[in-house]
Amino acid sequence: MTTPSDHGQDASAAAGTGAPAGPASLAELERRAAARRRRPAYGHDALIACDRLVRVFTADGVEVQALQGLDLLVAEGELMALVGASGSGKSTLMNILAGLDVPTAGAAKVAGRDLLTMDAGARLGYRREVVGFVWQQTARNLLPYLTTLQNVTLPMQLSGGRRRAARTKAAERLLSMLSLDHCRDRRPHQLSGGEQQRTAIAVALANSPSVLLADEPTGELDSHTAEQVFTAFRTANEELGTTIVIVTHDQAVASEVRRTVAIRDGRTSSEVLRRTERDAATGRESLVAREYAMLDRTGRLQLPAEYTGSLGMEHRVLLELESDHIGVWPDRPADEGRAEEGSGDGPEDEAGQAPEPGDARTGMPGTADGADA
Ligand SMILES: Nc1ncnc2c1ncn2[C@@H]1O[C@H](COP(=O)(O)OP(=O)(O)OP(=O)(O)O)[C@@H](O)[C@H]1O
Repeated sequence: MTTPSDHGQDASAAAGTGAPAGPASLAELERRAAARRRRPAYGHDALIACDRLVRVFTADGVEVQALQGLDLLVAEGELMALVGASGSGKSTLMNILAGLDVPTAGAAKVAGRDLLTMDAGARLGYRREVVGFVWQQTARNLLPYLTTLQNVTLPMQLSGGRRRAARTKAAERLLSMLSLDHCRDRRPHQLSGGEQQRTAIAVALANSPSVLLADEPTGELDSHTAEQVFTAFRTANEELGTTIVIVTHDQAVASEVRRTVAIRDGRTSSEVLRRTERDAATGRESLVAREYAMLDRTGRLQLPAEYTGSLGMEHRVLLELESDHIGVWPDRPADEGRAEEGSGDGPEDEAGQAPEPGDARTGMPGTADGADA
C-alpha cells in the first residue's frame, strides 16, 4: 500500500505500469509508440463521439466557457438522457450535435461526420439527413399552417428523392407507428400538447436520421402526457433503431433510460447505468441503478459537491493508491490528521475502521438513482 507521502516519487509505479524508473531504451520507446499507434482512436466505434469539446462564448467582452473539455460517447442504437443544472452546458452541446453551432476546440463526430470541418453545404445535408431534433417549444417543431401529414412530408420533400405517393406512404407509416393516424389532417392548433410533440418526433424521423436529439421535449407537459411522448421515443428507438439523446429535467424520463449522463460546469461529471438483475435464489428480476463518476482522458475526475462539501475538501486532496481503489482524503496537516485518525499506515474513521468501498471518503460513488448534479 502506498501512503500519501509516497506520491510523486515514482510516477510509473504509481500509475501501476510496473516499469522500472530511469530513462527507457530506444527500443522500449519504439515499442510504446507502436503500441500507441495500434490503439484504436477514441470513440472509433461510437455513433456520437465528443472529445474534449470546448465552446467559449464572448458577450460584452466577457468570456463564458459553456463547454470545458466535454467527453461523451454514444453507441449506435442507444436511448440515453442528459441531465444537469441550468447553465451546465446541455443546450450548447445539443446545438453543436444538431449542427447549428460550431465548437471552439476539441473534436465532435456524429455518424462519421466531422462537426468542426463541415462546410455550409455539408452542414445543411447533415441537418436534413443525419440528425433530427425535437425542441421543447412546439412552435419551433411544427409549421402552424400545415397539417400533421404535410408537416411530416415537408422534410422529405426538401431533401428530394422520393415521389409524392412514396412520401405520403412513408409519413403515414410514421404516424401509425406513433399512434397519430387520427391527427393526419389536423393543424397543430387542433392537436393536444402531447400530440404536437409526437408529431414533432414524426417530423424529426421523416428522413430516417441516424440520431434523434431532443431538448426538454416533455418540459411543457403534464406527467401522463410526458409518459406518452417518452413512449413515442422508445418506439422510434426500438422499431427503427434510431439513436436517441434526450436532454431532460424530468426525473421520470431520466430514470426510464438505461444510461443517464450528468453534465456539470461544461463537462460530463457522472453517469447512472441501469440494468436488470435476476436474483439467483428467487429468480425475481429488479432494475439496479449504479452511479459512476466520470474519469476523463487526462485523468480528471469531478467529485460530487455533496461529498467534497461534507468533508470540507477544497483546492487539493490527498490520494492513496490501494490494490483495488484509490482513496481521496481531505488535505489536513499531517499531525492533525494522524492525531485524529490514530496510528496505522492509512486513514481510519473514528472507530479505527478502514473505510469501505461506497464510503464517501473513498471517492467511490455508491448506488444511487438520479444524477442531476
Ligand atoms: N450565445 C451565448 N452567448 C453567451 N453565453 C452563452 C450563450 N449560450 C449559452 N451561454 C452560456 O453558456 C452556459 C451554458 O449555457 P447552456 O444554455 O448550454 O446551459 P443549459 O445547461 O442548457 O441550461 P438550461 O437548462 O437553463 O437550458 C451558460 O453560462 C450560458 O449563460
